Amino acid sequence: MLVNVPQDSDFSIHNLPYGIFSDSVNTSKRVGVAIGDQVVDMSLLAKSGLFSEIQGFGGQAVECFGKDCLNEFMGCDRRVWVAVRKELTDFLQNENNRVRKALKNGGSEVLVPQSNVTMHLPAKIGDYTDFYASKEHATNVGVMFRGKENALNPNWTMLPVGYHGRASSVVVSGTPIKRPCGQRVVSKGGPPVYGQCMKQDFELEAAFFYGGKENKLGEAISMENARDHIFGMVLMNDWSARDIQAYEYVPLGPFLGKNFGTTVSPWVVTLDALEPFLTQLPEQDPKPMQYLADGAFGGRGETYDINLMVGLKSKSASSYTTVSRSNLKYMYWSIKQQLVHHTINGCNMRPGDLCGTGTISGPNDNSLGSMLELSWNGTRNVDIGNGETRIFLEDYDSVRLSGYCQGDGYRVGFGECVGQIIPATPMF
Ligand SMILES: O=C(O)/C=C/C(=O)CC(=O)CC(=O)O
Ligand SMILES: [Ca+2]
Ligand SMILES: [Mg+2]
Repeated sequence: MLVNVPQDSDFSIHNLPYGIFSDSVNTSKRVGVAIGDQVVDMSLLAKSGLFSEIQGFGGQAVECFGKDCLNEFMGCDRRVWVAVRKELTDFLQNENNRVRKALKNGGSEVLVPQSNVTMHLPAKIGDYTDFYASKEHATNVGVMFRGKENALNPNWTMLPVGYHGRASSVVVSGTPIKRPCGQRVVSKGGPPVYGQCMKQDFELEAAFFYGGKENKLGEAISMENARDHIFGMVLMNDWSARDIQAYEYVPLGPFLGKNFGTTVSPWVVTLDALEPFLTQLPEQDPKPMQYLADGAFGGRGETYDINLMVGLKSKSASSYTTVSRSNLKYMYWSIKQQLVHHTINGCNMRPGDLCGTGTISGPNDNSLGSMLELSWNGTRNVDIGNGETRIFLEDYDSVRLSGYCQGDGYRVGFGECVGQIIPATPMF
């Protein structure tokens, strides 16, 4: 192996996630792949001719991996993603690889230490959608916002409920998030007043990037083809202002309580890397309509076994304290079902479009994906270590999402999705 990878590294040879990076020597943004504690500069590898023999891609590889976003590569056929992965794996593993042998320093010249790079948003996100696919989360929020009787709407088990989010405010891990201001009710039943959010929250989510050819406006994507149209996944924090959200959401759903910032992790883990971690979906009752039915796992449908963690750190703390452990496999609706449903009316998707899974809450008190649920809308304290507790986030609190699939002696991980809350700047 060109790079030594410890067993607990997120970035094993089985992973090879894509991102956009720059460094102090070469400040232009370009495509990289994470391996151990290094980044493979894909633009240099393309120039060395590693991908030149891939049919339908060789001619554009240099340009594609020199881009400041992954959209062009995401827009390639899945066949190309598989071929590139195969060439890269051979380059890293095989010291007799023709390109590696031709390089002066045995290939090490295409590596940049991760500690020296700046990561950027992986794609130019044209559109961003967020789903609401965890039954536990939807029930919990429903109980708190609408009462026990009306917690889950009847439509919830018939289709993956979602809303259109705001693409312009999706930012990469590490970007500070300013506490928003807006209208919220401070005394029950009273009028709304303007001011800074008093119920600042995070949401533990994963998200997928659309890939492959754009479906034409008016043409649905079938369950059979869904796999070929998901390039890969990231972790996502859908920062939420619960007081602003609770007042504004009737009847059209989330708006300013959500669109002030959404953080994604920089490394896009491909579905090919996640393949060994496929597992069956929880039972869906009632059976979904035919267009949403996924034949995998004897008709149960498929999802991925991805361990997820949320860490919190206050301004004075020196390390993160884990406040939640969840798993993508708890989600009721799969990402394939989300994509298929998104296009059933003919809505066209474009490479680089981002779809959040919705908050990933699990079945117990330690697997809840938001402060709203962990503190039960401010009625119980959450221990965040360092002798401190929280009900919602305070200024300078940092939130770190992390996640990985555990293989036999290796990991396929996502790295981190981090953000710190900075103080609001009220207008008056
Ligand atoms: O009104 C509600 O029930 C709540 C809506 C949301 O919080 C939307 C959302 O972000 C869904 C999710 O992340 O699961
Ligand atoms: Ca959300
Ligand atoms: Mg958001």
